[in-house]
Amino acid sequence: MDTVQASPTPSVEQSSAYSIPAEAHLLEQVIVHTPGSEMELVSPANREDLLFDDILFVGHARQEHLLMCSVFEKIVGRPDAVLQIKDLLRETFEAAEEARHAFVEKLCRSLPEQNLGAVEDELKRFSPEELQQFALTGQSDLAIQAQPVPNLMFTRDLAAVVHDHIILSHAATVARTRESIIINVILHHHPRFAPHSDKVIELPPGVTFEGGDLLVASPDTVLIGHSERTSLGAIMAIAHELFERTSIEHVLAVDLPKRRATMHLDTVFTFASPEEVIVFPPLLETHGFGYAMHFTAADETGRFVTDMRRNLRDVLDELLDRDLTFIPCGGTERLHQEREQWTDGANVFAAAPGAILGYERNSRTFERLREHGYRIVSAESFLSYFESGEFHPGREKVAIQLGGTELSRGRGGPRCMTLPVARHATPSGDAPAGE
Ligand SMILES: NC(=O)NCCC[C@H](N)C(=O)O
Repeated sequence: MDTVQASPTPSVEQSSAYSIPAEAHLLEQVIVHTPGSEMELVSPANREDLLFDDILFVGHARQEHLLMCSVFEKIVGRPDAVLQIKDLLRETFEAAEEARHAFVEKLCRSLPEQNLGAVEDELKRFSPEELQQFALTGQSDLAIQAQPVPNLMFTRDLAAVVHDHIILSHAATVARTRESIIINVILHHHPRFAPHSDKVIELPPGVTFEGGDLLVASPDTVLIGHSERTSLGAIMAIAHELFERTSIEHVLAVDLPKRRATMHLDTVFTFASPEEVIVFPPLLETHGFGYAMHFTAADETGRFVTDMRRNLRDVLDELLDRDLTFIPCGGTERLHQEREQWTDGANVFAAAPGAILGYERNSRTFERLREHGYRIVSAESFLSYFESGEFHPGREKVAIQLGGTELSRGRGGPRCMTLPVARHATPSGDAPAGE
């Protein structure tokens, strides 16, 4: 660890709450949710409806999550690097009655079958704390209860930031619908985000989109998984908005098998640095798995042209101004690729170029990272090494292993558990890690 070099000070001035010019740049601020009482409500009877394959030991899951947050704080090195969504929600509800009413109204309208409209007036009279608790757990003193939102820990899926805009999710499942409402009211009413509500992109009714499907490959190109969770209609609506409002010129819709194991694009493809992708190999190798539909803006009238591409690797080669190195999740054998993809080996989170976190259990993926020049270190030893000093993300690549034995049972990895709202672009002239 003694050869880690200092990185230059970020050069990008921020005028908005949001700023993601591309994946894997230096993290500045991230929204997370450390699992709490809502997770205690997952039971053998409701777990499938709640999209859980198992029941988590919540105390351990919390410790694992808090350890992950400490690593982010160390890497970013500023006190407000990690924002807990639970706190943002309470502050939103405290800020104005209007925010509480907006939340309750959206809730009653979006899930009419749950009959919450019957207690709408009572919900509107809840204190900020009571409403926050109800939002997370579905519990209160009222006669009607709702389901908890244990998937809130996968904050990635709630929205996606592209440059200075943020696209709100439209959850594909009832289990996650309330999460979309939670992020919606935070972005429109929290004092930190409300001044930037003109940067919020809301999708038309009827389409579905979850943030884990969107990756910003470069300042002019985004990839969006056409997955179990994100519809083609949503991708077209996003392309339309991004072409109109940002410098994005290319949207690649990546076709994924519509099944749980590949529920979002980031379950099979994540950037470890701007030049390195951890990939589940069938996405690149298997005909019919991972073809891409390329959308480009055609004219001022909001139309675009589409081009069907059979091979994702080729189209990325054409569109990106850099060569990508693909690091196989699980190594070379298909059996281990599948085992480690199942436990989110391809779902790493890059807190800085070449400073990544993944679950320790995906040992063959880490072995590959070591071969690509990464120093492998546990989260605990990373923190103890830098206990009294600053970590300077720089030219040395580090892959941090998070125990994650409980967290991984929720079927999401470190990228799924993070919603970065701001990153710094690497200053020009400075070669990013990985070169
Ligand atoms: N981006 C992601 O892949 N998120 C993981 C979400 C896991 C959650 N249990 C779900 O099924 O939605």
